[in-house]
Amino acid sequence: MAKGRDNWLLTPSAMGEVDAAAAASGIDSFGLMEKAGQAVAAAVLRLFPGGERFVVLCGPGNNGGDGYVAARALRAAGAAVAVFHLGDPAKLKGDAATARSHCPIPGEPLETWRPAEGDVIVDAIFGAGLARAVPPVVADVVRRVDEAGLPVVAVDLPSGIDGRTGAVMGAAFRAHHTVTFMTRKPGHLLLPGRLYCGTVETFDIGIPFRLVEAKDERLFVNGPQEWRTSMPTADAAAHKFRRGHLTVFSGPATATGAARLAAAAGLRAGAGLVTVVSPTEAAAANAAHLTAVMLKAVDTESDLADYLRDERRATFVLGPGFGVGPKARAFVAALAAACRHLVLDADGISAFAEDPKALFSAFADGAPRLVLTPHEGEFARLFPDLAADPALSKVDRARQAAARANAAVVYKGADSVIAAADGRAVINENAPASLATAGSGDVLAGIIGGLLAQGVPAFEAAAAGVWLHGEAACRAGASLTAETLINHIDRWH
Ligand SMILES: NC(=O)C1=CN([C@@H]2O[C@H](COP(=O)(O)OP(=O)(O)OC[C@H]3O[C@@H](n4cnc5c(N)ncnc54)[C@H](O)[C@@H]3O)[C@@H](O)[C@H]2O)[C@@H](O)CC1
Ligand SMILES: Nc1ncnc2c1ncn2[C@@H]1O[C@H](COP(=O)(O)OP(=O)(O)O)[C@@H](O)[C@H]1O
Ligand SMILES: [K+]
Repeated sequence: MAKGRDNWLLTPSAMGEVDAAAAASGIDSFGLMEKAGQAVAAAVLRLFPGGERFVVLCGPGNNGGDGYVAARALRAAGAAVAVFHLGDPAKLKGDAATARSHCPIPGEPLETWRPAEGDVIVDAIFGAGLARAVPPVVADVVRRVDEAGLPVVAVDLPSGIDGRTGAVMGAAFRAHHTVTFMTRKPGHLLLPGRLYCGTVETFDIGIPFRLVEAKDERLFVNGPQEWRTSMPTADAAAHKFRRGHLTVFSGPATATGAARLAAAAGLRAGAGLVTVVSPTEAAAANAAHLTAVMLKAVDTESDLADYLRDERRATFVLGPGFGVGPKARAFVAALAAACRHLVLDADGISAFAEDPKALFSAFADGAPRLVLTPHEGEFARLFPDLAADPALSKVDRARQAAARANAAVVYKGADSVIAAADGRAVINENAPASLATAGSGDVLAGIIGGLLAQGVPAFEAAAAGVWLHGEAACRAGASLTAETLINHIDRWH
């Protein structure tokens, strides 16, 4: 993967190891804390120049240390500053103890803080080291800050947000702005954490980036740098057959629209030819609405076997509107046996709820040819144990699912995670909430199918598809429907 900095993600424990490696390499760790705290103070002054009192809440670890540095810097800038601490500050150790000793403002116990109009809260209670639910005194302060509607600037993470999973540990501040250091953490992007961070600023405190790169967790923010080199290149002489053939299975006569949405999206995404394969009884309904997309009647497994004789028909989407039942399972088995590439979505996923292993074993061999696109409910049908394990983050779940299925998994939502069978993963952040509309998932399945048809490998097609889907939604505007979304899909080149 290309190594940009804005797209880099590290879990809090990996970031802790980077901090330790920086110190071990001779870098002055208090100097890093000084830069972190100064960056927080600068952000606070920039965002709240008219703040009447800056209330710095300091915790028992290095996050609190950053808070003491910020409090000193804010005082030095002439602002009114108050410090409140969790626990006994005399027990602070290391850099945090040094930071407190340099801070000219005597702190008071956290439980004594009362909101005052004009307060701006600097939350330096817990960051990367949050290990369990916040204590009741912190939950109480969170509630009072919420009730008073006071603005919060969070240091590294809003206290209470787990930086690995994005989970709320008991209670968490709802920050207006978060200043984090070196890289973002998964909890800044995963829900619900993302909703608690406000705007996120990533400040370089001067740890050499090679130390960050040495901790490569194969987790990035989704963007072109992760898949650009795998995408089709512009080729004016491209013949339509060289741009690949995508086939989308239609459901019965009462459920044909979803397949047409996917087919139209696959064409926009660049597939050279797209065919909707339809039961005979639904062919008239499909024919009435298709022009550039071709139509073919396929009813039985034997019809499908005939259809598969043409090796150029290499890529398929099955699921949107298809119906849950033995036909879905039999068709998927036939596609797997014929070594085809498949995006399995919606009903195609649900059809395997009783026997997910049958799906996984059908695609177990070779380079991944399967892309699964479950939303939360569908994910739980195929991977009930992963969905139920509270220790797993959405990234962990998607990764383990991808390995189990030998597939690229798009675990959908506002924080879609795309994972590869080999452990790579990206978290998507460009999708607007307007995508929560009927049929947008069908469009996504079609885009991914269109990319697979052009020879893009499963993980890259899945990640690029999710990103192109998000970009199209941004262009389509707030009142998008699945139909208008399709018209805003841009081919990659
Ligand atoms: N070189 C470094 O190590 C740097 C670290 N930085 C800061 O250091 C932070 C990480 O520091 P720490 O590892 O000390 O972690 P934190 O300061 O986030 O918290 C750790 C402390 O909180 C306690 N704790 C955790 N969960 C608790 C809970 N639910 N209830 C009560 N106590 C709880 C722990 O026992 C520990 O004492 C980062 O978030 C960042 O703000 C920055 O100063 C930049 C440089
Ligand atoms: N609030 C949201 N913000 C951003 N993207 C969203 C949101 N809700 C849903 N999406 C995206 O919209 C698509 C919806 O797909 P899906 O749940 O299968 O719906 P449908 O079956 O109606 O097409 C997915 O790509 C999902 O990631
Ligand atoms: K914090």
